[in-house]
Amino acid sequence: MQTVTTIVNLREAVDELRGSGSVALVPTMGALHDGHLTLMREAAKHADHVVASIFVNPRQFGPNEDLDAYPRQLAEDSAKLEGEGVALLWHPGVEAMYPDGYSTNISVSGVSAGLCGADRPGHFDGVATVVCKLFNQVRPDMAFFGEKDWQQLAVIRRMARDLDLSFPQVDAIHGVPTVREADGLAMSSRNAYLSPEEREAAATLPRAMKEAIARILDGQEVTPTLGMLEDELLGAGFASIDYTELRDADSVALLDEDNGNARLFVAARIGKPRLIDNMAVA
Ligand SMILES: Nc1ncnc2c1ncn2[C@@H]1O[C@H](COP(=O)(O)OP(=O)(O)OP(=O)(O)O)[C@@H](O)[C@H]1O
Ligand SMILES: CC(C)(CO)[C@@H](O)C(=O)[O-]
Ligand code: BAL
Repeated sequence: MQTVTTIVNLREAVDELRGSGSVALVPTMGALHDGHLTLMREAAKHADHVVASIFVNPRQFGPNEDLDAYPRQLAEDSAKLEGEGVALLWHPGVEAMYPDGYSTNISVSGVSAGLCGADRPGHFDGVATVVCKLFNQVRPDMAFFGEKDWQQLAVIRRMARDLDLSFPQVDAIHGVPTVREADGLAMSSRNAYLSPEEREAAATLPRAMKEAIARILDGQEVTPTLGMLEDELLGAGFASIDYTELRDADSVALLDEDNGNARLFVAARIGKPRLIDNMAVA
């Protein structure tokens, strides 16, 4: 695997790959786990060459968030990517991504409102901006993102449509189902912040979400069911709930009852991290 840190070297390396087949991009912020590696494997099923990026993007972190503490472990990550047969790692520094005088922002309205957009003002502007740059830098044939960050995926798809970002196929932005630990907790780099007790309690999140979904499918009213879900999380040791909401899976618009295409979205804090999860109401 080749690692490049400048745009010039990236262009050269990608052009060479493109000469012998299709290219898939898998953007990440590093601290790679099996969720990320599943994205690499899915990408390899669809494309001849996989390009991964690792960039801890300052523009998507709020002023009181964990930008400085975010785990950075390039050597371990590189070994994992090598093991998956990734052809190229794009690992720019902040100055390569946002050189002096950088002034452009991409803001996607609608799907960015509510959920994580409400709790993390400016977060999705930062995500849309860096992903648009990554698309322009690598010019991949397709790209892969995790459904764990469902709203992020919706924002990226909206941006790609709105800005006519050219991909050879309309469905070139692939979503990959959430990869979970044995007890159901969605894998996330931030799970590393949990103490052993918090980690055990964190497994209540997917379990309680499944119970809430079963009640909704059983015909119970949504609002009291979500209230019970919140009580269960607080009872298990979660410190606070940012949201528990039912939304349309495609538009991410708020729903007050199951419409047949609903997803349950939850964000809650336990210990240092804020955990997110989402599941189909099906
Ligand atoms: N458990 C998972 N299953 C599937 N995809 C995932 C999972 N966790 C992360 N991803 C995807 O990997 C890509 C890179 O995510 P990122 O580097 O932010 O990892 P993360 O584990 O989500 O980290 P964080 O703790 O910051 O949320 C994103 O497309 C994200 O949706
Ligand atoms: C898509 C992404 C790599 C953009 O920085 C990030 O938001 C992430 O890791 O999900
Ligand atoms: N996985 C989404 C990146 C973030 O939380 O900033």
